[in-house]
Amino acid sequence: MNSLAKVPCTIVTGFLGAGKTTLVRHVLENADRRLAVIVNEFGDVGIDGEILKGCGVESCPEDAIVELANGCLCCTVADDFVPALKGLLDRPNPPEHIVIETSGLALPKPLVKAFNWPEIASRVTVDGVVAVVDGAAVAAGRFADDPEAVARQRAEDSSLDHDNPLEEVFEDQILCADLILLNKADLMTDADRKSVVNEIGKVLPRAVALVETRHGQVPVKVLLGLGAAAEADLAARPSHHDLEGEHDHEDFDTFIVDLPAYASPQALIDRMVKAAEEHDVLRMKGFVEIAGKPMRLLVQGVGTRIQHQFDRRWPDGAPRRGRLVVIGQKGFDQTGIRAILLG
Ligand SMILES: Nc1nc2c(ncn2[C@@H]2O[C@H](COP(=O)(O)OP(=O)(O)OP(=O)(O)O)[C@@H](O)[C@H]2O)c(=O)[nH]1
Repeated sequence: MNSLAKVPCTIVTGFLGAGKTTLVRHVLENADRRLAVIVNEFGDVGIDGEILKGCGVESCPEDAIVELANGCLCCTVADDFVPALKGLLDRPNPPEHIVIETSGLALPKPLVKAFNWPEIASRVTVDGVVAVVDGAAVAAGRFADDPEAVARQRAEDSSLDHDNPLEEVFEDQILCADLILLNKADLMTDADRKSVVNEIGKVLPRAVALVETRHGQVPVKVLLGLGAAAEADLAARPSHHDLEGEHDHEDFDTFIVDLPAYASPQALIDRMVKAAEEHDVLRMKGFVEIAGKPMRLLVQGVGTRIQHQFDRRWPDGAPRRGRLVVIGQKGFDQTGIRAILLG
């Protein structure tokens, strides 16, 4: 590559649990160039970074993954993101392509804007913004406002677009995209598919390529090399937050539960399902000890759908610390959720 050429960066956006980490892992496993990943998450526990480091792919050394667990990328651009990017570019053997996985609650546009900062503007470009959509969740109406509630609210205050912060984040992510991955295709019926494509079409003011995926399985050459230079094309990417400036995630809450060892994976999963059924939980993920097992159990929930797998041995000599990050709508009942998980 020409040493003066800008390093292309792909921003992966998408709501909590849409499949971003799954996609990034797939890219790491199949990349044909030297990649680095910057990963950021809401919840400050570094689960996604751990999952990616656990991929064990030879072409993916652990130092290719940089974790920014300090809040949300879109709000901490100057303090965290720009220095992290410079750190990667200044390495003796810098990456040929950088993938940035944003937190599920982040808005991509402030991050795209950051590429115009003088410190990095001549060195990097946004090759493309890829929005991962949880097709099953959209089909189930999780991001849709209740039309009657919106009508009532509009009658009271015409400046309000939505009463649903989920929808706002979701739409901002779609509006910024160069490529949309309609993920979790395995969980969608044909009717779901039609309604989701229609839903996305209503939001988007311009034509954007849409590809259906299962577990983020898309050829890497489709994903990398879009050549969008999105930082020079901000006007085409409207945001609900263009007028308000920063958003501060005040619509969402997160907390961490320290978990004891459980007798079996099912013992924990039953509790997680109950917590998700009874409370406004959007996402749960963490590592847990199962009695008598040398490996840690990775558990992840999107709503009531919980997946688990033994992913790695616990580190030697360190305490086996089971922890679960729980993310939900503002004001959800943390005490109630803890009681279910620990009861
Ligand atoms: N059935 C199904 N499950 C999927 C698919 N893609 C991802 N998942 C599962 O969905 C859950 C969330 O996937 P992640 O890749 O962690 O999602 P994410 O967008 O990185 O989540 P956050 O970082 O928490 O926002 C995991 O349990 C995945 O295994 C898919 O295509 N089909």
